[in-house]
Amino acid sequence: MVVLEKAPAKINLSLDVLHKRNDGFHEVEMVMTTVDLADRIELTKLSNNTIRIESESRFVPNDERNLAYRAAKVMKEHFQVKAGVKIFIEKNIPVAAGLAGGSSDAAAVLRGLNRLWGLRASLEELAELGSRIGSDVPFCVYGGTALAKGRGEKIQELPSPPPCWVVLAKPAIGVSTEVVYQKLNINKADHPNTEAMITALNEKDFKGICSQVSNTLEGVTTKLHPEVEQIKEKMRQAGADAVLMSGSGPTVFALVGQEAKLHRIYNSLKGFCPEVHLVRMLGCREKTC
Ligand SMILES: C[C@@](CO)(OP(=O)(O)O)[C@H](O)COP(=O)(O)OP(=O)(O)OC[C@H]1O[C@@H](n2ccc(N)nc2=O)[C@H](O)[C@@H]1O
Ligand SMILES: Nc1ncnc2c1ncn2[C@@H]1O[C@H](COP(=O)(O)OP(=O)(O)O)[C@@H](O)[C@H]1O
Repeated sequence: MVVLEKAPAKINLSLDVLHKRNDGFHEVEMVMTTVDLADRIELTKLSNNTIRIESESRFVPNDERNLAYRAAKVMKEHFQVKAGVKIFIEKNIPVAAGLAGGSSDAAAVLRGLNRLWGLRASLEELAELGSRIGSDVPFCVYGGTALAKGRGEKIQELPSPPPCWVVLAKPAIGVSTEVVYQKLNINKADHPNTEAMITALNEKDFKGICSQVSNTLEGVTTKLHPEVEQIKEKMRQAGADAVLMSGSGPTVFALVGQEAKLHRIYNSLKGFCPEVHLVRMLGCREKTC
């Protein structure tokens, strides 16, 4: 038996870091949404008691360091499953990019194994298991558009943004999320108005959303990698309605309301960035739109 799951990338429309906690993590408030750039996960039942990872991508580990492996291990242990699984990952989301590719793969494995092994766990249970793997996994279990609080694991569903285009551009550098959080000086950083972003989403106000995009981590990554600001400037000059770094970066996204502007923005970046993707927001959770 084979189960297929899509694992979409996320962008952070806003990302606020409130304070550092005693457990070393940071308290955050993030408005997140999924886009239609996705990895594809194929799960095949194995009769022996093993978890096997396969991928054609050279950037993805094929052992217990893979977040998809860790998701399968958590499921096996929690539900005391004796069977094994082969996990094939078709990698389309850039790695270490601020797009939660690994977290989304892990979330897809949680959803997929729930089906493959007939476990009937709720999304809430899967999100709780996901929080043991990484802070972004619970959001990825649900997908759609949400406010994420705590260290990222407390999820409240939000209305989907009005349809628009998203241009994703990733420079040829990788960023460590841990290092970016470590280097952040919360008192000197920019902070978004999360309430105003939520109001704009509730009112389906595209201009309002564009005026509220903001990311507390952006200044840290930009200082380490000035390419981030150069990409933002190119996007602005080409007519993007809003530009922001996603997560800890280094991927920058542009929100674009009119299709006519899209190709100009895409072309202005193609020679500069090795990875540029033209995508749409997915907006709402699967099966609720
Ligand atoms: C910044 C964000 C924004 O969505 O995403 P990415 O840029 O990774 O996509 C997330 O907060 C990242 O989530 P995730 O990548 O799952 O982080 P984790 O594996 O849980 O943690 C990696 C490291 O980041 C730091 N960390 C993470 C989350 C958080 N709320 N506070 C932290 O301080 C910790 O040092 C931790 O050891
Ligand atoms: N399935 C996976 N896909 C991508 N990266 C993975 C995966 N499993 C583990 N990793 C590791 O996790 C790190 C962060 O990857 P990723 O989730 O793509 O970044 P980000 O959270 O910044 O979007 C990488 O260094 C990579 O080696």
